[in-house]
Amino acid sequence: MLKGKSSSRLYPTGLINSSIWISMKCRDSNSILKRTVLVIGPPEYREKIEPELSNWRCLNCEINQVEQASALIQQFAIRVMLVILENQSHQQIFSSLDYLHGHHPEVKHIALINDSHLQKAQLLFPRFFHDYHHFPVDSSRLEHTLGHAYGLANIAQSRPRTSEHDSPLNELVGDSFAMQQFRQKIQLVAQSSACVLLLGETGTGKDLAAQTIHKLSERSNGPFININCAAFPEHLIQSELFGHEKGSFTGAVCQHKGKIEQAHGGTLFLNEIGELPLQLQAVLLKFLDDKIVERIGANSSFQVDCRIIAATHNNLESAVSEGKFREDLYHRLNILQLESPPLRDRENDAFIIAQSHLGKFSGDTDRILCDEFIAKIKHYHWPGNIRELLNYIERAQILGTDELPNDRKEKSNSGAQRNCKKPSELQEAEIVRAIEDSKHNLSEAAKSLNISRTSLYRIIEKSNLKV
Ligand SMILES: Nc1ncnc2c1ncn2[C@@H]1O[C@H](COP(=O)(O)OP(=O)(O)OP(=O)(O)O)[C@@H](O)[C@H]1O
Repeated sequence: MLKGKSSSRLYPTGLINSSIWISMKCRDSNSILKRTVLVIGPPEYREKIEPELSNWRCLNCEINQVEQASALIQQFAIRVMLVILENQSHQQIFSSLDYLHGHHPEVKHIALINDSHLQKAQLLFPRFFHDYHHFPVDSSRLEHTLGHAYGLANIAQSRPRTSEHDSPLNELVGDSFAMQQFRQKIQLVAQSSACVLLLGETGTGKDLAAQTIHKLSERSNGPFININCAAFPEHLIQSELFGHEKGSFTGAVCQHKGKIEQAHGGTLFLNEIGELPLQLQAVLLKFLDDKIVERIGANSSFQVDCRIIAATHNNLESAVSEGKFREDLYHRLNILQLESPPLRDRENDAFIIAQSHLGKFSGDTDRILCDEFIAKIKHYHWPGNIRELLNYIERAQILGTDELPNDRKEKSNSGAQRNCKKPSELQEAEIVRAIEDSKHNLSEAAKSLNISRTSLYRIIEKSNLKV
């Protein structure tokens, strides 16, 4: 599944298969007046395409390193590129295009492919390509596409450059429609200071989304404080949130600043808000109304200015109707609501995320995702979402195995239900079995249950399990 590259390959900077760039020819003496297109690909294919580009000044070159392509783009003010996708590996194409796209976002890429490579190439389309054509090429259609792309690229070039590529939004990898919409909403929500309620299955990126909102907001220079409401026993959570004075209870050996206080001037992220005990819900509601904090055992109180983002994978409306969550608090938190989509609804995002994380885990970028591995990733249901995917990639790289957890290889709704249980729905026996299977490694057990480690600690404590 994960293959080492051949020693001659120039990843990560090598582009397509080639040696040092050797030729760059213009088609005729008037070519300088023509618009310019950069064609990249194996020589035999470039020769095929050249006659179709008679209205263009055609920079037909071989390129050894992607930086050289980048230099040509700058030197000749290239607006459009034709990329011939042949037998190159995904990893090679992906990393090269990612580089060029990152350095020259205005340039439009058009893919030329053989039908036999269509499926492979399709994975790359949404991210990198303005359009694609098949061999044999229909000249007039290609001419039309190039002209259109050129015009669009020119318009983009004339706009003031933004620092889009440094945006915190880029950490939320994925090009699916669902993900694009999610990012757009995050951008909108970040402009406001109102409470946000983040919903979504476990591992879909709620925590990451909360951090992104903070980074995009006017509070970004202030702290981002994260508290997992499921991680503390009931008697400690108030102190964690509001703080305490020295000697206010047994064990309070010194003054402690609560998370709310620590978030002054920034954002407080209340993760797993659905697990907050009822009594604390009332205290939190009061704080949301008056923004006043009183540490446990203190004689005075003070005002705190922080934005609240809460997240849960629980169905809070059901919790409200079951009397487990206060309705007034629900409405108070639910001013701006965002839902992070599950990975199975994100088209090719699993592949894109896997690809972008390949080198991160091993520190070795010398790896290639093969087609069977990609197919596995695409066909699996990912009940634990991105967390499960990242764990899988990490495990695959360390152990060299591509078995999916518990052999859950196919998309299946029943599988999703089985593995998407909320922490509160898990049976003690399931938890004990997971802990035993993981040889008492709680991180591993939490992974196999698709819950966070803190949720597992909380359950263990609540159920008084001996582990
Ligand atoms: N769009 C994304 N692109 C890349 N990595 C992501 C993306 N979304 C999430 N991740 C990564 O997936 C992992 C799980 O994400 P996160 O902890 O934000 O999920 P969550 O919804 O808050 O989970 P839980 O409900 O269990 O707390 C993290 O390592 C995070 O960095």
